[in-house]
Amino acid sequence: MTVLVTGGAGYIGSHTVWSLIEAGERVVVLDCLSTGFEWAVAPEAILYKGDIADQALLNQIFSSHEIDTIIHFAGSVAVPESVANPLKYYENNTAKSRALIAAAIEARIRNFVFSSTAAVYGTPVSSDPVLETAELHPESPYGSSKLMTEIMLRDAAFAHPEFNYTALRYFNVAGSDPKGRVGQSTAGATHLLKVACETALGKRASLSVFGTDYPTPDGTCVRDYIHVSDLANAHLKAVDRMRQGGDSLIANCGYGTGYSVLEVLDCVKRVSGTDFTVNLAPRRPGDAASVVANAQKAMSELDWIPQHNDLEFIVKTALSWERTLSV
Ligand SMILES: O=c1ccn([C@@H]2O[C@H](COP(=O)(O)OP(=O)(O)O[C@H]3O[C@H](CO)[C@H](O)[C@H](O)[C@H]3O)[C@@H](O)[C@H]2O)c(=O)[nH]1
Repeated sequence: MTVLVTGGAGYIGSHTVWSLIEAGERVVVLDCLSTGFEWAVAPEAILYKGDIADQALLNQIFSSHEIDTIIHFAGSVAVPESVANPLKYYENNTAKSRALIAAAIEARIRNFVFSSTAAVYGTPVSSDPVLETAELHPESPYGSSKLMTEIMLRDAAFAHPEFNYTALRYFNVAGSDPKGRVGQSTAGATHLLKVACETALGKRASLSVFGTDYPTPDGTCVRDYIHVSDLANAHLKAVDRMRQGGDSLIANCGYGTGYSVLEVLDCVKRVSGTDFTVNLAPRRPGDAASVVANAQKAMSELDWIPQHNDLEFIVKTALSWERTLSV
């Protein structure tokens, strides 16, 4: 059996491909390389360059390989960009996912793992860790485009009982492969940990903290940072579970531990041994005060045991990858 990984040349996808290969899986990657990198794909995987909605290409892949599972990462991921260009997100994350799901069902592929996001919750009603049963109020086209795909998967799995899906709702993914093979490489990233590592290494002059008046212990936003290798492993667990007959599932992927922006910056300064300039800035539109996962379901249903629930380790791996990048 072979796993098809869409977006397998991207940040989380490339880590997952390496994990699948290490677990002895046969892997085919489909990636248009618009934001991913060919070098990031493990050499043991077979790479098809192309679009996830290209029916002829999908038919070629399905007839050339015995695909039983699709892990679907391909999509657009920047929240501010989704606000400026929503139709790009509904095209890349919703319409193209619909085409891929339809092709998978047509080809009788049974297992589908979908890359969803904590952005489907919007601002949680309390600062308690968020359960999967919480109300869904995405506050950006990015979150809405992912939620619409979750809904399509739910309805398609109901209509086609032989088709199962697992939607993993990622919290704040960070860090890089501890073996140094891949990491977060996209230029112009806006995510806190990547920006902080770039600043610590002198690639940026300073960093802004967006908002210091939130109702949190130090006034800055609290997030649940999860190491990308643990997240990759959750996908392998989801594949195992579905192959053993597990039914459709939606699960949060985080550690249930929140860190404020200032705590993250302190950690980056300590680990890097630099004291970079931090500007206190107004709030960034759309940021919730606190978003932390209740990930009990992933642990119990997927038998997922995180290995790197340690902010310092996340920062160390992110910094060591950042040092390998020229810009
Ligand atoms: O230069 C920066 C960058 C970020 N932040 C702050 O750091 C926190 C984390 O911001 P990120 O941009 O790193 O991440 P988000 O929490 O906004 O978003 C992440 O989590 C979301 C779900 O909550 C989605 O999954 C989304 O794709 C993912 O990027 C926020 O309070 C943000 O305001 C700063 O203060 N300065």
